[in-house]
Amino acid sequence: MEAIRIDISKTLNFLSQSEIETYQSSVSKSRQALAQKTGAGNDFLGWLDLPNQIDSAYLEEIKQTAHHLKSISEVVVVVGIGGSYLGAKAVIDALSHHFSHLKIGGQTPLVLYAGQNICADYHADLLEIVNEREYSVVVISKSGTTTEPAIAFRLLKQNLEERYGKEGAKERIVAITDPQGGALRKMATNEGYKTFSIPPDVGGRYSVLTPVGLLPIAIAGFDIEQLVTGAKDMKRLSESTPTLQENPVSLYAVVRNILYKKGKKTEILVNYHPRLQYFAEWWKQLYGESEGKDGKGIFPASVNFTSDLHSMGQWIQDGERTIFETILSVKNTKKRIDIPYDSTNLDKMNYLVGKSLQEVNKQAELGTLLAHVEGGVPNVLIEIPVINEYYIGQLIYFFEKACAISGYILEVNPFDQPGVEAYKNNMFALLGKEGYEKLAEELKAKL
Ligand SMILES: O=P(O)(O)OC[C@H]1O[C@](O)(CO)[C@@H](O)[C@@H]1O
Repeated sequence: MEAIRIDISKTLNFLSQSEIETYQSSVSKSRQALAQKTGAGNDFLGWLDLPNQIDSAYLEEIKQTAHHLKSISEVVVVVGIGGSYLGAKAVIDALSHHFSHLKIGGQTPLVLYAGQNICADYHADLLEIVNEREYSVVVISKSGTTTEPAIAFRLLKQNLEERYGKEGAKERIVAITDPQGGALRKMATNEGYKTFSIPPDVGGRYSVLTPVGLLPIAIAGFDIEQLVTGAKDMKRLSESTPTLQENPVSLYAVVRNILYKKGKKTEILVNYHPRLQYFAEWWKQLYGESEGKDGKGIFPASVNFTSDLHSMGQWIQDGERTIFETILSVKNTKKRIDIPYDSTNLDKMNYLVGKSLQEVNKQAELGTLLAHVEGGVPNVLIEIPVINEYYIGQLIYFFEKACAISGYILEVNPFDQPGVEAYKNNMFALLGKEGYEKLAEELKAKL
């Protein structure tokens, strides 16, 4: 099997190979701190060994549960926010038929999401849709007290119980949560739900290779064994290649840090395939929550090309020169479609006759790359041969490990997220939660 490929040649107008070399010792130290668990956040390194720890019996248990939910559901609602749903959605979207929700006899059950926002219309529409179908719920929350998913689960639990009775609802709810503590664990034990555990040493944004990601992905009908195999192979590659230049994981971590130091404060993850849109959303949480702290950190952004070339293209080509791009490039698509001949040729597209759409998309990618580099935007290329479970598994581990190394180079703790609490505290105070009275007064005065 091929490995994903990184090409940094289109950053070399902006940095030099010798600059990269100066990071050798910093990378070695970071890698050592991860392997020996001596760095910041070392109690959250469980994700490092996950690909090797997941055995076939565990995967089988996940598949059995997926099979059960599939057999009784047309829709499965995954309730969670942040790391509790982005990994699953990233992988499911990347692998699914683009119009699976409309495909006759297509993929069932359909996986929908709740609790990733607090929008009344979204949740009312969701309840309307699930009430027209047989459905189940997978509720994912490490803490069990995150406001958004807790509210959504409350709504769905009550709805399931009204519809199927308490016993029937129990058969349709799976909880993925902390092995011992937390509100959701307590509720699951009280109610007798089937549960899976999130290892305590794996944070939300690093949890896609736990049941948090694996169960929804299996429910959607994808091969979780291949996903884990891809991650395992990337783990091996990242550990067995000590040379910075030959280790794609270390190289990516270093190049983005050098660019950041040179004033490239925003990294834009670029894709040319709509199914990768949510992969970028997963990547944004991973890098944003891991590095954006202590007044530091690259701002992770994303664009979907060629669509966004007609909206964001102008800014990227000509705007403030504080950005670099990382292209998530795909060598081959699964399906081929060719440009047809048209006798009128009014649109002047006959010069493309016989070319495949992927060929046209590829040339758009290359043309854009050259134009953007020319315009002062360094480009890193990360290429996978094709979008499938195996390569998505490689990409997941690639980005996770690179994020950890990159965070250590930046001298932040890549495994905590203290800043997320600020909005929660204000929200609790404004909503009148007990214990937040003083803060509520202060906030109201400000408002
Ligand atoms: O699983 P929980 O506890 O509901 O948390 C959800 C998300 O909130 C965070 O704790 C903060 O955004 C993430 O790390 C996590 O993915």
